[in-house]
Amino acid sequence: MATDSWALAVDEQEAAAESLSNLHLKEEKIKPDANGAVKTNAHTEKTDEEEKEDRAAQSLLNKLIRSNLVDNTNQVEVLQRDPSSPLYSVKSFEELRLKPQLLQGVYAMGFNRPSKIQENALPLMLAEPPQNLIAQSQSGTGKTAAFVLAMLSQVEPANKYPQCLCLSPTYELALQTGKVIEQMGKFYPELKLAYAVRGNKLDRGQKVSEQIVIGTPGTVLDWCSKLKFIDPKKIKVFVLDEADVMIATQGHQDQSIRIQRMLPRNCQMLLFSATFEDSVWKFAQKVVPDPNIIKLKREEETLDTIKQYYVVCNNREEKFQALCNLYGAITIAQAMIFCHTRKTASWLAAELSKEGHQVALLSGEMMVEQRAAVIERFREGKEKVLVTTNVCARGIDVEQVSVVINFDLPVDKDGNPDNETYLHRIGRTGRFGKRGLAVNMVDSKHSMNILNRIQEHFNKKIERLDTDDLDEIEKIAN
Ligand SMILES: Nc1ncnc2c1ncn2[C@@H]1O[C@H](COP(=O)(O)OP(=O)(O)OP(=O)(O)O)[C@@H](O)[C@H]1O
Repeated sequence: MATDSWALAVDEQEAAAESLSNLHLKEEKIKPDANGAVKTNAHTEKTDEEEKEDRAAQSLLNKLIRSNLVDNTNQVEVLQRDPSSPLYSVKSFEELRLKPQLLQGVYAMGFNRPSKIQENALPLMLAEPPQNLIAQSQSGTGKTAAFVLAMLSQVEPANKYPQCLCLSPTYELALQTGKVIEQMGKFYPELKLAYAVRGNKLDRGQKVSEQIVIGTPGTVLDWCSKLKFIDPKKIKVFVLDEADVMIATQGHQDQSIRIQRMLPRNCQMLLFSATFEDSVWKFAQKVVPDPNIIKLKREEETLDTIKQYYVVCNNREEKFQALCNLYGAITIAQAMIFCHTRKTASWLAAELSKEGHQVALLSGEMMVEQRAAVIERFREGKEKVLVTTNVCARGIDVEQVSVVINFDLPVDKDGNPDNETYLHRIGRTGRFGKRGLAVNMVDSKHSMNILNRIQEHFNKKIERLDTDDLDEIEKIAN
């Protein structure tokens, strides 16, 4: 991107970041407590709605940038409701004895064999009688495809009323799932899909004739109760997708439970989530009686193959200079640089751009589609540096990154070190046995304290690096 357009982007972004930085200034006046912790709730405390939007946007972003399964070698844990029945997993779609049109749909999508989570979830979901299921596995592991197959297997296209009901946290996520249903069900010409989302109006007294309804909890609840567009007693499969995103809003949780209460006892209940914190688990148990449970363990991220350093600077200009020195001394294929605020991120991106670097900026106020396009370009190598804030970059996999720079160290909402995020950021380098490099910029006593606590947490020494010493930098690259 040319410098001019950067300047423009920076202007826009500074304006957007203003409120954030004002709060940030306030926060700087707060003194660390005895443990060195600083309370920074002021700028990070979010309303339910904002939190939901973040999580929903993240989830959508992941869907948009993904064209195939996330690579993983994780273990699957299965807890069966009836432990005496044999544990059954499938290695091929044929073994599931799917209806031919459905098998055709699966192959037309380019799926050759079930993913890890599908191997275990599909036999349970397609069993006779159908089983209830709570399934957790990280995003991109094939959950959506799994429950879409379950819905399509149960539906009777000849019956012109809703038989499968799927709840999504947002309109955009509902559309994404709808697309999968349409693709997978494309060899069922008589199969129709309705979207129960705000703005989709039906006439009073009308009945939905589509066999599958996908929507957001509020509208689905209205359609089932107040407006009576759907007869909930005829639903055979109920899916609650993205439960972790869903519960970020109190309203959605209650609405989902109220919908579930209207369904027949023998309706199959399925719940999916990428994470499984306590709140999700409690909610899952309320919505899915007698569940089978499947969990895909997260891949253990490790810091063993990553060389970690820190550089001491006095301010952001010095941090920038240190970064330039690094670039001057070693060849960096692709780097991700993390900043605490949007304002710093856009400033840094502009500075790097002036130095002639091809820079991409991922920023919070971008539309999800724009963010997906930025990530795609970076993946294709069109830009070599990606500057981002944490909110934007969580959960994004870019495999070819060789260097990660923490322009600002990750802290949680209370100002304590965010070890999980640290591991996650750094874990982007050094994948698949490659050696990665991570450089942390430290510019105050407080950030040194954060760094020390990160070292203690991982019981791993982070070496100091003098970026004015070219020989030293060259050594770390070897
Ligand atoms: N068996 C399979 N073989 C090949 N590709 C698959 C298979 N199952 C799913 N996919 C593809 O992998 C990608 C991720 O699948 P899917 O969207 O179902 O994952 P997910 O776990 O639901 O993710 P999220 O949590 O983001 O919703 C999609 O592009 C999907 O088309």
